[in-house]
Amino acid sequence: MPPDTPAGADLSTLASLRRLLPYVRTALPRLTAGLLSALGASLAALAIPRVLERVVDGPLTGAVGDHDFSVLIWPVLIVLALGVAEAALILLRRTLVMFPGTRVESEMRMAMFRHLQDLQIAFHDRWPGGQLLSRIVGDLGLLRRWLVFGLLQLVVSFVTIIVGIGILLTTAGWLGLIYLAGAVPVTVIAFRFSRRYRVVARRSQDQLGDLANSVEESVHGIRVLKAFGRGRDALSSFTGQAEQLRQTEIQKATTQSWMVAALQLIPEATLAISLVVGTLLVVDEQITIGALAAFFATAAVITGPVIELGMTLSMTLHARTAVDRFFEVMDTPNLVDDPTDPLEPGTPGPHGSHVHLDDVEFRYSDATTPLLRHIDLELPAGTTTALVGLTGSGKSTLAMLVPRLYDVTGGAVEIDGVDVRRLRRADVRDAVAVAFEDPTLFSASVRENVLLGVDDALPAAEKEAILHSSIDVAQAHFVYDLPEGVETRIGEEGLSLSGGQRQRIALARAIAPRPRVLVLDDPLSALDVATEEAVSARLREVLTGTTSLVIAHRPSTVALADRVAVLQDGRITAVGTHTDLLATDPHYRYIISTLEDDAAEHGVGRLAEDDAFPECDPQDVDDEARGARL
Ligand SMILES: Nc1ncnc2c1ncn2[C@@H]1O[C@H](COP(=O)(O)OP(=O)(O)OP(=O)(O)O)[C@@H](O)[C@H]1O
Repeated sequence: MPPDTPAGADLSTLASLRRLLPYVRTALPRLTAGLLSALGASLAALAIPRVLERVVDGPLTGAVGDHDFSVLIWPVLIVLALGVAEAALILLRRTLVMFPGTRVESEMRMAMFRHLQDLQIAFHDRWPGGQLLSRIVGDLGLLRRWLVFGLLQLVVSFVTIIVGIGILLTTAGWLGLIYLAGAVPVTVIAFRFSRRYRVVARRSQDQLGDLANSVEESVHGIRVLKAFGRGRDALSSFTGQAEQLRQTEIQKATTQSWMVAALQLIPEATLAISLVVGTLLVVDEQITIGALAAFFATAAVITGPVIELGMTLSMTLHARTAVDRFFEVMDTPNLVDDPTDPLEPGTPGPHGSHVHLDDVEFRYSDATTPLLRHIDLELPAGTTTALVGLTGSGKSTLAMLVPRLYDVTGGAVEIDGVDVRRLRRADVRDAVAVAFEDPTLFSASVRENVLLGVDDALPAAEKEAILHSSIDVAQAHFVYDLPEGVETRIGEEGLSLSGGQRQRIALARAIAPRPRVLVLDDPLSALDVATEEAVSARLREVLTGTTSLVIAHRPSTVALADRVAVLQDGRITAVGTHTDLLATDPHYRYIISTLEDDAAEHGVGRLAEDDAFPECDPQDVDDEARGARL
């Protein structure tokens, strides 16, 4: 189920659907023209019984007596013309509404995708992918069908019924009243149906989203499921969800069939009563035979829309649910937005950008206590700082505060003296690049993946040079051996590549824009020692002038840094060189020993004794240690 309460739950169906107006506005002229065509077709259909009445009461009676059927030519031609007009108007309606419907759907889809891209990570933490997928694909498709068919059909049905009943009342008096009396139970049933149906429709759309989520999760985690032989469990949980959805669909169909049955039965029952009363009225000469024939012909025209009312009403309620589900996402405010009065980025010093975490506090929205408290951390310009801490201590969270993937809940993160919340997001993006341990690569060529953060406007030759030098630094030369070299499309999330290969492409992507600040969240964890050493050596060369924060899970990753910051119990408890901290900080010694045990267990990344850092006073880091030895 989606994590938030439905935004439109308190609105009436009309008020809910009215929220579509901004998206539908450009399509309104064609939709209105389509509606007018549909109304024209419906009025043409209603006019035919009027001609019939005149024919029966006038020329037909005379023609039968005189055996002169020529008088029928005109009425026949008129009926024919009305029939042709009705067919032409229906065709015109379809042509008119086809294109605006698809345009509205695609504009809404783009708006939602843009908003999803814009929304803070905290939103994506809470919302399952399948729910978003079902909204952006299923719900919007449903809305398009309603706009081009359901909405017009609903209006046309109402108008046809109202005009038709008006005609019945004027042509057949009492008979019209009998037909009108049938409208009372129809209205009551429709009202009760809509209340019940809306709840079930909402449930079914949400369950469909959950089902999409299960498919997404199990396809995404297919290797784990297969490796652990858990396919059956996944299947049984999926079957449970599918069964739940089936039950809801049955409930929906049952509710709908009762409604359709009632809508079918009531008008036909009133017609049966009307036949008896109508015959008596003709015998009594209160109405003519022509009026009785016209009554039944008109009632036949109205009965279609009355029966269809059930379908169009349920379609409308589905559309309303789709609108609510669309706006639940669109109404979610972007909490990591551009400031209203942005500041210009600060000026980097001669050695690069200086980052300062000033008394930072961070609490996840669903947590009761802050994960990080009173974090004071300087990342001197051009230096590399390794962040170490026990698992779950909040290293990744802290790293995500620098590129503003999350906003601090207290204190500030400053780049060159400016709070990142006062900068435009584009400026933060230009300044900071990130590589994660679990790299996401997109279904695109290696080139496109690596150049993702590089300014498109750069000359092609410059982009080419950046591409190859980034591949070189990240030791991702294997891409040249792929079937089409850097043009090779790598599969969804780079599944066709090994973990280490994906990490190297992600690292190349992070360094390609030559960011002033680089955040590396254990980006070399899947590499073997030799490759890690080669990558580290090349990184040392290019990282001069870049201020880096590296989260280290392996002792060898610590080797990348000028200095180390220790995160313990939500605070930075020590900052210094590896050697200093080993000598002075028991918690650091403990962390390193656990990392080394881990590394020994996996046979990778152990920090050799002589790999220890040179003596280095943290105060001197800015001047001395920058790029000196990593
Ligand atoms: N989106 C989230 N919402 C709520 N809590 C979260 C969220 N992400 C992480 N946490 C919690 O915050 C804590 C710190 O997580 P984080 O990933 O920052 O730790 P870490 O030090 O990087 O861990 P590791 O070394 O295992 O990668 C964990 O207890 C985790 O459960």
